[in-house]
Amino acid sequence: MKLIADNTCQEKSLNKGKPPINVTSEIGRLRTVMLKRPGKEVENLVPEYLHRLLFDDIPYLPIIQKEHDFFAETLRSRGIEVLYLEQLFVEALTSEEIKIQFIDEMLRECHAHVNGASIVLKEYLLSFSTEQMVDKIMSGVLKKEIDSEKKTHLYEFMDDHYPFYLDPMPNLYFTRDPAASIGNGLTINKMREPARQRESLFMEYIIKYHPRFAGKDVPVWLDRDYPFSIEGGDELVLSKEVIAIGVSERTSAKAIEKLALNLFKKQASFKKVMAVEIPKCRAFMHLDTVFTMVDYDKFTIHPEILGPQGNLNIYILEKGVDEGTPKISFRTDLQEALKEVLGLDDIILIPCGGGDEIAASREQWNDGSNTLAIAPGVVVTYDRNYISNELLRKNGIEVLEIPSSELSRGRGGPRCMSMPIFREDI
Ligand SMILES: NC(=[NH2+])NCCC[C@H](N)C(=O)O
Repeated sequence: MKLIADNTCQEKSLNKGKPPINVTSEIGRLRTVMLKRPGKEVENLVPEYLHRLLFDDIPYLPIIQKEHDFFAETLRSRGIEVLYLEQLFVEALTSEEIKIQFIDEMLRECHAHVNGASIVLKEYLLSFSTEQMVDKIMSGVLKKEIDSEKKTHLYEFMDDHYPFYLDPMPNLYFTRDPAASIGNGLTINKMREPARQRESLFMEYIIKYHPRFAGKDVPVWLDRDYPFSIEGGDELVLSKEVIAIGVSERTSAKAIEKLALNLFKKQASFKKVMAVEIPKCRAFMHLDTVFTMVDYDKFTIHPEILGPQGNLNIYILEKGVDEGTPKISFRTDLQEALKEVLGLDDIILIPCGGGDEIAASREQWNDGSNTLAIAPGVVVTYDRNYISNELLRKNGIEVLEIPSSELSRGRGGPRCMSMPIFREDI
């Protein structure tokens, strides 16, 4: 595994005394972010399984890595500390016991025991260094990797029938989704799609065992055992009091309500959760594929999420009379609802593709609305979405473009590829 980070992910002395996680907005100056460099998992994508693994095409590994390194360098050049999921995770496996516990748990989630392969696989994984073992689990284990004398079950001999013991995890570079920082805590998510469900296990271990987070009382507002799905692409922290969450193909109303109740109960600063219903389709899989915050009062939006009258279903959840029931009120005008919850006189919605039917649809497909704000009014976007980028600039936004021909094939943009760990408060 090639890691770009120059040192370990121990906290810099700069952060000493501060909580390890702090995200009270979408736009506060970004100080620390977590990425995952695309690795061999991307090369284990084959046409037969693309759909199930949530890809539309196969990225070319050397180029996707180059583009991703450019992304990381862009962030570093603005003084942002870049952590890598894969490195944090290796560092979290601080003892042999934790490593074995992780392998057992991972194999259980892969259903390896169903076919009697868990013993062989455990032995195989333990034969590697921790770093290589993590790399293997992320990139997938092929049946042909295991000695044929060790194979005892019919399916194990059927390499052609299905090539993997453990599926690759090509979506790992979308670090935004398996977990989401909210205030000084986070949600560790129950993900909707089977292809991604194992991803949040890495974050669980990082929070529990990495010296940067372990023993620091980091609140987990909702964990991956909760039975209903939620994904970070739907979780937007608008201010220290308001969160917007997409009710989407991936995020359920039940998980949103549970998260809201937990936040209200645990005295977090959050007072309102705005549930925004978006069409349930692949192109709009998360709220952040159609709506992101770029400045105090400016947002990108894909016009197609609005109904004929520019309307949308928005439910505002607040603390109710008892702990188990929120107070819910209904709105239909996004602009008005945003003004109300953010206490602003005006809100500017910047349409993807300038609102042109073809450009909007094309650029949204390549994540034209999916911006990563690194400070108020400063965003990172894909270069290919030139119409949307131009419009952002016309609206006074500083746009840092990154190359995107391979990164975009996974259907996620700069926001999806980054998990903010620490932002300055605004
Ligand atoms: N936050 C996001 N919009 N993430 C995009 C994730 C894309 C990924 N291929 C998936 O389908 O899950």
